[in-house]
Amino acid sequence: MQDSAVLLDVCDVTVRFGDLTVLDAVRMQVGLGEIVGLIGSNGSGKSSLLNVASGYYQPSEGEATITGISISALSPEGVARLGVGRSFQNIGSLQELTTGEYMMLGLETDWAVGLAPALLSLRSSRRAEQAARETVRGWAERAGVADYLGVPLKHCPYGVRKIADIVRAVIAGPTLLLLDEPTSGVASGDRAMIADLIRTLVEGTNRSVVVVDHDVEFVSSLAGSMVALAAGRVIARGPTAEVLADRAVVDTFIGHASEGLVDQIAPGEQR
Ligand SMILES: Nc1ncnc2c1ncn2[C@@H]1O[C@H](COP(=O)(O)OP(=O)(O)OP(=O)(O)O)[C@@H](O)[C@H]1O
Repeated sequence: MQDSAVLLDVCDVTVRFGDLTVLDAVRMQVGLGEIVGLIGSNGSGKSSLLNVASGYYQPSEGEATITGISISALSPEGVARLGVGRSFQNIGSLQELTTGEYMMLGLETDWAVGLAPALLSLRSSRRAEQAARETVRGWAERAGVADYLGVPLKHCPYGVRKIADIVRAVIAGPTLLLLDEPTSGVASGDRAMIADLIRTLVEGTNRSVVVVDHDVEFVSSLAGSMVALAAGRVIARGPTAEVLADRAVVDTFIGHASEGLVDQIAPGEQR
């Protein structure tokens, strides 16, 4: 990959917590307009790598850059200002917001910098709020959650909260979107819709996505290339079909039962 085409460059990043090495000299590159899948078994370091890429974890060694700018010393807010968006496993007190209000945060460019001010500023302009509501309704209808727009997230099914968070992240239009297990807790019938939302962000743009998920078939349907982690180390990287066929990947976590997966799923295939 030409350097000019690299959006995220994780270069020999090691992360340690005390005696525990959670990432060990990890390299990963994400190109402009690329969807990269990050796969690995439980505890292999996937979320930690996303945390490095979004400024939540500082490398103990090595460096991560976005468009050549080092993010190693930046706060999560500083990394967000570079156009990096992410999904959240736990949205904490924001569950008080309705699904519609939460999705609207995605339209506030500085939302990650200050959530409460973001919401207040949205509310301060009725016309802007009306336009935002219409935009959000369109996305909610498309994502099948329009019935929940006025319902506080804390009263919504888990799958609806997850979809709301993905929509919020996608409509923010980040340059790089980091998605941590977007399908966990989501009905299997909604997975193709989530894949479509993610493709919408990328298609025809230079935007990029890193997607972590235990559903390897889901990741394969989206990602042109993959990185596989085991115990904090990269055990395979490259085009999706090659990684899925990699002996170490199959042996480590896909399992022999899935060896035919590569034949069944073409990378980037619509499901
Ligand atoms: N802040 C932290 N402090 C201490 N240990 C941590 C921290 N963050 C992650 N770890 C440890 O790092 C290892 C990798 O965790 P991580 O969540 O990155 O794995 P994962 O591949 O995302 O796992 P899963 O698929 O179960 O979500 C685990 O042993 C975890 O306990």
